[in-house]
Amino acid sequence: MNTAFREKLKDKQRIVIKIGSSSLTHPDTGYLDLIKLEVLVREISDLRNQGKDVILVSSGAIMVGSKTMGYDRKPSKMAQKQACAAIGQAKLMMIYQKLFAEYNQVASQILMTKHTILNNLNRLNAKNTFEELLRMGAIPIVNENDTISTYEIEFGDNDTLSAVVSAMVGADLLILLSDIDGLFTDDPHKNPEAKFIDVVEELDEHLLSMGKGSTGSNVGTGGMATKLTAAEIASAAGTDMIIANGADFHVIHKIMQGRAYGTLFLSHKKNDFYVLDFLERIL
Ligand SMILES: Nc1ncnc2c1ncn2[C@@H]1O[C@H](COP(=O)(O)OP(=O)(O)O)[C@@H](O)[C@H]1O
Ligand SMILES: N[C@@H](CCC(=O)OP(=O)(O)O)C(=O)O
Repeated sequence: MNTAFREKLKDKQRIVIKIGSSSLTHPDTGYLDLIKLEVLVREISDLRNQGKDVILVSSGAIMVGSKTMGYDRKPSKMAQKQACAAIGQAKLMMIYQKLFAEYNQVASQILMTKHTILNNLNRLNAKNTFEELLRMGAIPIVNENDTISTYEIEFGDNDTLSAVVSAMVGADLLILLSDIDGLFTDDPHKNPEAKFIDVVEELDEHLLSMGKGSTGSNVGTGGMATKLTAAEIASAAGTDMIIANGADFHVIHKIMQGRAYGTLFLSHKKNDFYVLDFLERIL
């Protein structure tokens, strides 16, 4: 293991943290895990207290709304999903506002669609809003605007969205917290021989193919494929990325201390035109 790469994580100043639905809810019931949420909010508040900028990309709107309305799982019909997202997003934000207020932090909400990125004026407005919120010391909490997102304008997964946000705000670190320790040579749930990968110095075709076709768990959306797309975007934008296990959110300060948690993807910054062109091709 190369400890020098990890040491550099201590100096990261602008951090985007993405939490999947599976990391926010109890696996057996699907209801919110409030004790975990408290730890998440404490960890982020402590990063703020260290003077770092933090943006949280939180999934969970559809899951929380579905449970609120008594569904066992996420509904499959678009209108039902969107209605559940409307209910769940408001509920999620209410809980985040309450928990962050306990640590004297201000939580704010930004909901995005593909248009936010692909339309020049929308992109500029969103970037200015992020910058102003961070300057004010608020914590932007981001999700896809699921209630209005139709197929043409939806990201569909928050892994890609979190990388897009990282590129937009010039984050120097993106942390994706998932239901797995990081990237393996194959899906460990299907292949017990799969080996854990500590650091990815270069994203090559072989690596990108490792997560291809992966669609994630019942609760999650994207699987490893969307996390590798996120790694491509983040790398080009100059954002190092970590995929780590969100089973225990204390992992956040352990990562920031440079300890060996998760898979670290090192960035190779390209110019802004390259990033925008890449996004236009994949979004
Ligand atoms: N090469 C791989 N390495 C690690 N996990 C993989 C790989 N390929 C597929 N997966 C699957 O991706 C899942 C994580 O994605 P997902 O269910 O979308 O989680 P989340 O909701 O936390 O983002 C893992 O539980 C694992 O089964
Ligand atoms: N925007 C959706 C989540 C989409 C998503 O990427 O979910 P996940 O795979 O759990 O991170 C929601 O809030 O329910």
